[in-house]
Amino acid sequence: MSDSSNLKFKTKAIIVAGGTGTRMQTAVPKQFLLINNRPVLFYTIEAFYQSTYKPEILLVLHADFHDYWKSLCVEHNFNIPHHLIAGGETRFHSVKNALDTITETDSVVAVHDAVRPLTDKNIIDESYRHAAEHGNAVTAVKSRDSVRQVRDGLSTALVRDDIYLVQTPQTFVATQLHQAYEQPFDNAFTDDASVVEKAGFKINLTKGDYTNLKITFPEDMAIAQMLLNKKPS
Ligand SMILES: Nc1ccn([C@@H]2O[C@H](COP(=O)(O)OP(=O)(O)OP(=O)(O)O)[C@@H](O)[C@H]2O)c(=O)n1
Ligand SMILES: C[C@](O)(CO)[C@H](O)COP(=O)(O)O
Repeated sequence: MSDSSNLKFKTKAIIVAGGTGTRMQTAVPKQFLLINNRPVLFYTIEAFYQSTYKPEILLVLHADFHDYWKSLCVEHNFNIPHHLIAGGETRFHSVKNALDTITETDSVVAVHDAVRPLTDKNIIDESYRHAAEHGNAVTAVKSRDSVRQVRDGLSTALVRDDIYLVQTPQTFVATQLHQAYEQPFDNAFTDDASVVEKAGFKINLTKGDYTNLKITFPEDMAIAQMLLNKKPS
């Protein structure tokens, strides 16, 4: 593993924040909820800003929230440079909207959930490095629990050591991501890896972290707050 910050690629980060947070059930979408009086999105953008590879940041937000976001940035004096892009109907469409603005083929592009504010700098850096060398890098952790599959009412034990839980960032050379996102939308697309895999590319996993939490349900906010407060600044 190299420490060089010269990847021979331009680095981009697509931070997808175009969702409405139906499972969180809050008045404002979860990416705007406050932790220690700061929106979740600030922590996520800061994590990428701190990366060794200094990516250009593309923030995807539903068009109805652009003015709200700009007012939050002014109110909190949040000055990290980024481009605002309109969100789409699903996560797939939000990623595609951002990708359409990336014209440089010599780029390596990380896609990251806005609601994963705890991602460590080392995970982001390794994702860029690995993707630059091998074409893609998808962050994942091994399952810590036993796993069973249920089919037709019958549950069967799976081999736990074969099971990885997938996180973000998911990072790809731009040519792979562009080719993959030319495919029509499919409900089976749950992340970028599933889109790129369907386009015929082999997916590489890189090491994530159990603390790289995605805020999805109300109880996740308390866990995220506790983990953020424990994180060295
Ligand atoms: N049309 C969409 C849907 C989702 N996302 C983003 O994709 C990430 C992961 O999605 P999820 O956690 O499912 O967020 P929501 O779609 O907001 O939540 P829910 O499924 O509970 O409605 C989030 O950062 C979300 O904002 C997006 O950019 N555009
Ligand atoms: C992209 C993702 O976070 C990887 O684990 C996940 O697939 C998002 O799923 P969701 O159903 O949109 O929350």
